Amino acid sequence: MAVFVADHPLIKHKLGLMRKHDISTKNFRELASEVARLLTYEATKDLETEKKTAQGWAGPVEVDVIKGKKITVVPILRAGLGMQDGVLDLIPGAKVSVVGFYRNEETLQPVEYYVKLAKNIGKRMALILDPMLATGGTLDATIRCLKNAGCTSIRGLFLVAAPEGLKRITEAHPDVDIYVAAVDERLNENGYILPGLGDAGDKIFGTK
Ligand SMILES: O=P(O)(O)OC[C@H]1O[C@H](OP(=O)(O)OP(=O)(O)O)[C@H](O)[C@@H]1O
Ligand SMILES: O=c1cc[nH]c(=O)[nH]1
Ligand SMILES: [Mg+2]
Repeated sequence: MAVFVADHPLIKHKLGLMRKHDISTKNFRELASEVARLLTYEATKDLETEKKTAQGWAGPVEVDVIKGKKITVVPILRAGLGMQDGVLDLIPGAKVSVVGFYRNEETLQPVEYYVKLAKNIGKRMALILDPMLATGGTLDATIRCLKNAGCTSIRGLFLVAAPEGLKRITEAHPDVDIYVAAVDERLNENGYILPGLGDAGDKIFGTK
């Protein structure tokens, strides 16, 4: 498994803005989408291309087209929806597979409440979207759900990860690649990432 930690100044700057305690819902939502767009650029850098001939304005011209597996984005409800628009800006033809989990506040275990996957998901590369990778329980459950459906090519895009969650996923799913804007210090006693962003779902949806 490869863990890619973004080093781009735009990503760092935008994530810094997201950490401010008094950020508005509007700004948080916009920045989540912008950082997701930039992470998508990084996460698709190694996609294979092939040469095709197109009819250009001055006759036949050789062009590059993306080859290989088609993509499905997999936003984890709710907070992952805040990254979806940014990703689809760059991959507008991607199918969307929705996976719904919430984390039980006492046990921190993920509870599944909705799954609707793209047709032929086994033939697609899955790009999981979630702003937060904390204990890794939600991501582990999502990866298992995708693998059970036949998916063999899985990548995940996150805004902030905790070292604890990254370790868990690295060990359980060495075949999954992770792209993250920042790896923070640790989890607190309630399973929140420090310094982190707070509750990303509440900030994107304005529910607190
Ligand atoms: O790594 P974990 O410890 O499993 O925690 C991470 C999960 O917690 C948050 O979702 P939450 O349960 O708050 O649901 P929400 O998106 O509806 O707010 C977050 O968006 C992740 O899905
Ligand atoms: O820090 C955290 C951990 C889980 N979910 C969040 O939204 N934030
Ligand atoms: Mg939440």
